[in-house]
Amino acid sequence: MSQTVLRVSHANKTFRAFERKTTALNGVSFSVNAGETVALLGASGSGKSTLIRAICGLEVLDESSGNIHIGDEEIQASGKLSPNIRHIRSSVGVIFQQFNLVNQLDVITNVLVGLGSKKNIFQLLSRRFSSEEKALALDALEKVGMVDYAYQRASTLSGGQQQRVAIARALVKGSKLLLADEPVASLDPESARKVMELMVNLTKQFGLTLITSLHQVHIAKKCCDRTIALNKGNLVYDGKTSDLTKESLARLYGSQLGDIEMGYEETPLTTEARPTLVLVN
Ligand SMILES: Nc1ncnc2c1ncn2[C@@H]1O[C@H](COP(=O)(O)OP(=O)(O)OP(=O)(O)O)[C@@H](O)[C@H]1O
Repeated sequence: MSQTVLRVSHANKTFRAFERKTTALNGVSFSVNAGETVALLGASGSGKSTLIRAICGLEVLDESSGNIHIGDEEIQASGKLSPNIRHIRSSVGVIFQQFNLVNQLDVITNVLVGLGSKKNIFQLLSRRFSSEEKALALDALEKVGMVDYAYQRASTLSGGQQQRVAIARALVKGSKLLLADEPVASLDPESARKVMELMVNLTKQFGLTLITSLHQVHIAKKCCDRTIALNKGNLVYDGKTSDLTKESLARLYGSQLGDIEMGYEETPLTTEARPTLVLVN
């Protein structure tokens, strides 16, 4: 029987800003088994980032919510974070669009920061790492094809290279679950495809589980077996990515469907907040 890595049960999230109330998540429930590659799709504002942030405990859900578990450990329940959250979070690799690298530090130190939760702030700032830890980091960099850049400043790397370093950092943590929030949105189409393929290959090679929000439907189709789709905070599709039809995507993206360019895989993605969606069928 497959092992359940993530369980989200009745996730609700309402944001209140001034007079405005936004329902970002509305009764979202699903579970993910070990080894799955899951794309999180949905129009801009549908709740993808909120869900990823809630899973890693960066967003506290409403009191009316159920709970979120990673493995056997509870991340949050009924609007309260687990007191153990820092420890649990250390077992999850999180990759954001903006890579979260410290530009002034070299690549190897950025990877070693992945061991952060096991160190105090003084050890981190003074870069006190053992030779075993450095060997671990170099090994992870080797796996993502970045070992030659180990002592180069992160600021000198391209977007795709920075993303590889972010993956190495997740590997060095020994994460079993990788969460990625639009990890390739700011990359050109060729780099985006390569970085996603690398992420998925590493996921499969090391028996990890990947959940990634994506704006590029064709990349989801190539890289992720399963898709979970949100529409205005509601879960509206959970199934095989290959079963997504033009009609279901039209329902999913609603008025944003106009941003989907049918069949032009090479169309450059915009780096603006709302990237162009590229649908290849
Ligand atoms: N901190 C916040 N305060 C108020 N509203 C918020 C906040 N964060 C998100 N929202 C709102 O919640 C809804 C869901 O936002 P979220 O960022 O999760 O969507 P998304 O699907 O990730 O969008 P995108 O694809 O554009 O990144 C949006 O309407 C957004 O404006």
